[in-house]
Amino acid sequence: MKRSDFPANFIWGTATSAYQIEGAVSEDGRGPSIWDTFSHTPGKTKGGDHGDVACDHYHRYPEDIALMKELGVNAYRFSVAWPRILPEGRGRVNPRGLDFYNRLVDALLEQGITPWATLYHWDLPQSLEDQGGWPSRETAYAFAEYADLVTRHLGDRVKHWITLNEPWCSAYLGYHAGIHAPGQQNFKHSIWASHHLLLAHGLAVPVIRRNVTGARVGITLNLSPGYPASPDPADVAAARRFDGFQNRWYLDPLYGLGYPADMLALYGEAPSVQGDDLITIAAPTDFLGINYYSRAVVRNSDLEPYRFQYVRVGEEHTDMDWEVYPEGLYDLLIRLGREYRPKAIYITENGAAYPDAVADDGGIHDLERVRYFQRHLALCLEALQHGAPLKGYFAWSLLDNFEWAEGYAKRFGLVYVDFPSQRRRIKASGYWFRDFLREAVVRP
Ligand SMILES: N=[N+]=NCCCCNC(=O)[C@@H]1[C@H]2[C@H](O)[C@@H](O)[C@H](O)[C@@H](CO)[C@@H]12
Repeated sequence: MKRSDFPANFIWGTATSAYQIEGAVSEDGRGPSIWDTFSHTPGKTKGGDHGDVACDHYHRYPEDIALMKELGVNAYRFSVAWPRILPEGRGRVNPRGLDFYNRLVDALLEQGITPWATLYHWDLPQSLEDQGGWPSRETAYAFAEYADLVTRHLGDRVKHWITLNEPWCSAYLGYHAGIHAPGQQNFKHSIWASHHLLLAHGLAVPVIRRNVTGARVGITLNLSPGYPASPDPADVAAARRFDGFQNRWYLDPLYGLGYPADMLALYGEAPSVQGDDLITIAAPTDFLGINYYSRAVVRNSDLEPYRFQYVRVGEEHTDMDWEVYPEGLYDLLIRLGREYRPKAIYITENGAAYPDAVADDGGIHDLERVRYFQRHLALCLEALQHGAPLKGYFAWSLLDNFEWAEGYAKRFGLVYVDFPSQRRRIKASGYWFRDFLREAVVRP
């Protein structure tokens, strides 16, 4: 599998997010986010890690853009930190926050790298959480105001916009499982949060189109194909419930089908739908972003409210203990193409954590990660050849960074970061990606 097997206009990028790499959390007027609060709450993150400094990208972005250039990517997916732009979430604008993203975007364009901006990658301004957070409908309106402000300032240069990153994580991990910020464990709040996140997306789409000539707008979902642990009908039904919980709860409303009836019945909890919400949520988009990491294998369970249980399978797992299963990406792409028919699909994140270390020769020989990328890209190509509308791929991540509740212990980067010194070192996987991308360019 070579780069030249893919269409010549295929997008090749790397991805990051603001809270995971920027640091400078109290600099130039940035306000606190729920992840500042959560990561500084004892016991919430491994080793009490937080994003106060992270990769110091706020100051080192020129060096990081030079790394992207060296890797040969033609696009870069980053997120805008809402609390840098609107420190209280709404109202007072922080011009120095906007200035940072102006500098970042200008520096990317100068290097011929297309900026892809995610408006929300989990760093909700704390003051909005204090007023109810995503379980409150007001937060959806605040997001639309934020989207309006950012796209009015960057929309002349940034044409690719992702409204939300993984609303499932924000709603389920943040408000029901409680392992992500804000750390609530309230099923009803997680259902309301999921609705207001989707509503926020739907309200923002027309705003972005109004502000950005030639905008390409989409949303990024973390989707996992669910497989039954056995042919037992109870396990098959459990896999269908998992699919509703993880995938269809978001895909169906986004593609005009409303919330899945089987899940509404299972949950017995209706989202706080009002008026034309479902029409708003189904605003036509230009692409679907998919973050793919692994599949799920499940069996039946009486455990309420989801009534499935994960089953650990497979021979190969990453440092996150996620099964390496590239076939799941193929199955997902083919299904999405057939069942939801998005205009375009971009893999907005795919990658793996491994316990990287600097070898005696100074290199980082992350050959497992090289294999991970090779196998997943091969199946991307196969899905594309079988009709999936796949138009691009962003590797997660450019840099080792703050891996949420796992802190800095889990490394996903193509580039190794020695956090005490902030020294960057391209890993074997980064060099592999660079050579893969160079193939089509230097081809005689
Ligand atoms: N099996 N299993 N999975 C449990 C839940 C997986 C969902 N987590 C993600 O998709 C996050 C996504 C995020 O955008 C990024 O900010 C994170 O750094 C990466 C790596 O973690 C991924």
